[in-house]
Amino acid sequence: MKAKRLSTQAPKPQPVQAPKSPGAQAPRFAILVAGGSGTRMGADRPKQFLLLRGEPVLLHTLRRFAETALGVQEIVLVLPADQFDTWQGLCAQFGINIPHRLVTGGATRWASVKAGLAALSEHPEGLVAVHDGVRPLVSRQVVERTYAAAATHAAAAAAVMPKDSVRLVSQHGSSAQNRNRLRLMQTPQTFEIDLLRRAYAMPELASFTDDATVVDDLCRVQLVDGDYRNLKITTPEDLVVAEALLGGGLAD
Ligand SMILES: Nc1ccn([C@@H]2O[C@H](COP(=O)(O)OP(=O)(O)OP(=O)(O)O)[C@@H](O)[C@H]2O)c(=O)n1
Ligand SMILES: C[C@](O)(CO)[C@H](O)COP(=O)(O)O
Repeated sequence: MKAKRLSTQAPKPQPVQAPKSPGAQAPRFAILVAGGSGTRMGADRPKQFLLLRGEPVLLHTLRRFAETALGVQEIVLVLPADQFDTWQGLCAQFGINIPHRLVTGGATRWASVKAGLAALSEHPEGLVAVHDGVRPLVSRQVVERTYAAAATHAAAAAAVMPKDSVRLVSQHGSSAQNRNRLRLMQTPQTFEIDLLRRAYAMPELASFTDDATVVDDLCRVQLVDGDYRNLKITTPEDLVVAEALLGGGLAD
């Protein structure tokens, strides 16, 4: 049997891998996307400006996010190009003094997020939460969960389980699905900023419906518990539900 040669040389020093930052100190940023036109709402103005308990939906979202996202350094607010005056008028009318940077959105949510991200180009690192401007009932717990999970996993998104039975329809009919294996995606969806930049540097695909789908090819997205109250104002009945949740003190 061939004897194993023992090396008399000292082992070559290996480069020390810096432990992955737990992210507790990572700077936090937020992009609130409100660049849509609200076609499904069918109102006389984009739904982010409709009143909810007497105040614009977007003001609720901005205030909640500023209050709940502990230590957020900068909030970027993405608006349609023709709605800057509207928003500035609302800021004056409602005395909005939460610091935020305004950015012009694009034709799709993807383009609006990309524009928001470009406004944070001076920040090489940190965590960025992307949140729909029309999810005004997001809670501190959900926001914190996504930042905390992104600090550990680089990519995190809020999600809830479907409450209804789910079927997949096809030309042959429909088949029942195991809803335990399905999740309904919410926002915030929170990422290491460099990862999100790399994801949004790639071309837009028709299959992109949220930020998780944009990041999927680069990194596994960690799902965290969202909240059924974190609804997206999409159609008229959503406003009624949001009013009720706020009025009933159920939206804290
Ligand atoms: N070009 C777009 C489209 C959407 N959004 C934002 O993405 C979020 C989720 O989109 P959605 O609910 O679909 O909003 P709208 O596009 O406004 O609604 P609709 O699809 O009914 O027209 C909203 O806060 C919306 O303002 C955006 O910033 N830019
Ligand atoms: C990002 C989102 O809110 C997650 O549920 C959702 O995908 C937005 O989709 P929409 O088609 O713009 O309503």
